[in-house]
Amino acid sequence: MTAAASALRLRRATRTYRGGAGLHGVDLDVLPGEVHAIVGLNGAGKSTLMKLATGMLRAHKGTVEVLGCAVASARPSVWARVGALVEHPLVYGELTGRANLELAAVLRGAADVAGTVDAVLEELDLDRYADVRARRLSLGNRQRLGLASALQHHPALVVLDEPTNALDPGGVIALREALRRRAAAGAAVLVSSHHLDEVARLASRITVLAEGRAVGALDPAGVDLERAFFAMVHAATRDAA
Ligand SMILES: Nc1ncnc2c1ncn2[C@@H]1O[C@H](COP(=O)(O)OP(=O)(O)OP(=O)(O)O)[C@@H](O)[C@H]1O
Repeated sequence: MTAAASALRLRRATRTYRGGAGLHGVDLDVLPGEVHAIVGLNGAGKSTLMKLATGMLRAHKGTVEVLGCAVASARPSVWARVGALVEHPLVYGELTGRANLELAAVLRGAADVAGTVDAVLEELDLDRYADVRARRLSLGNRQRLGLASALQHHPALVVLDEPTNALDPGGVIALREALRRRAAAGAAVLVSSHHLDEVARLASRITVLAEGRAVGALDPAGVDLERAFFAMVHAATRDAA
């Protein structure tokens, strides 16, 4: 695998917090056309990895490259080709869902703002709420809005931290289909999740994180993923003790 092939590339990426927790020496690639899922228990380091991938945090050691550029020096034109939802959706509460999406589309230089927004509203089944102010939306619909903003410009790299958390089953299906379409069109998709079943349906590659380290891979088509997951996590925790 060449470096240029990865839309997201981490090498020995390390970010530690006071007390020593964080992410320790993680190597990771996300290739165009794949959905790569990160799974791990609470506190395993998933969000820290997502923040490194989106420039919200800087690595203390190692490297993080997005679309071939070091994260620290990536220009706005690079970030315009990334779509991310990490932590809270960046949504203006006083604006309607549609206005929020129009703003995001303009910032990313969309040629057809109205068409872009209409398409994603339909894709994520948000049409009914398009003209409601964002602060009045339910938690799940606000999350759909954040996802719509992350996906509407068909980014080359998608980074979503626990994207199904607040979604109802319809939202989970709509998101899964949207991500499959993006990957089929050549996007590189990174998602984190606690839900092994959901990840198995969506991902082409699954990396297990435990205590800030990448400790192995699960086969999305494998049987009894839960057992394999816990075996991997327990072995890593025992080895570290
Ligand atoms: N700002 C911080 N200061 C100190 N420690 C932190 C900070 N942020 C995260 N940590 C610690 O770093 C470790 C990894 O946290 P992180 O949020 O990346 O895990 P996670 O896998 O996303 O967890 P969850 O599934 O609960 O969201 C945890 O032990 C956490 O307590």
